[in-house]
Amino acid sequence: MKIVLVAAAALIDPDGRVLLAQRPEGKAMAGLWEFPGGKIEPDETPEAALIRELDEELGIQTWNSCLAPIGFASHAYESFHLLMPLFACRKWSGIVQPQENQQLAWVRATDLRNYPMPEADIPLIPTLQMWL
Ligand SMILES: Nc1nc2c([nH]c(=O)n2[C@@H]2O[C@H](COP(=O)(O)OP(=O)(O)OP(=O)(O)O)[C@@H](O)[C@H]2O)c(=O)[nH]1
Repeated sequence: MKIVLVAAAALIDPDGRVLLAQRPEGKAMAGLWEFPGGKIEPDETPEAALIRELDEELGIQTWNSCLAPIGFASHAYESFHLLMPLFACRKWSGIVQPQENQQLAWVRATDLRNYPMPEADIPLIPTLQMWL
């Protein structure tokens, strides 16, 4: 089974809310809410991939020192196996704005279950709730 490496961020604001992004129509798992991030290119570290994706998707800049690993997803989808480290990030520069027309939501720990997420993400929720 092909292993796909994806780096994801739990951006946490001063009120303890986490940013979720809705997958757009036309993509696999459209409509589900996920952590911003994306595939790690062969020549990238997970942190570098995430810093690049956060700039591309949200228009913000952050740094290695602001990314704290809090857990990972290891999940068998039908056509690939996802391995996804999740980093908490509380410090960035710029203002979060969707760069790809995606819907964004700042979500409180207690409201997370109201946002349907990809299967791989479900086991990460209790870990994340401890960080919020
Ligand atoms: N960014 C992100 N991806 C996730 C999460 N959970 C999860 O299963 N994934 C899966 O990990 C992969 C992320 O890759 P991606 O965002 O770069 O790719 P994509 O599906 O948008 O397609 P692309 O190949 O057109 O870039 C997708 O298969 C996505 O469904 C999550 O919380 N955040």
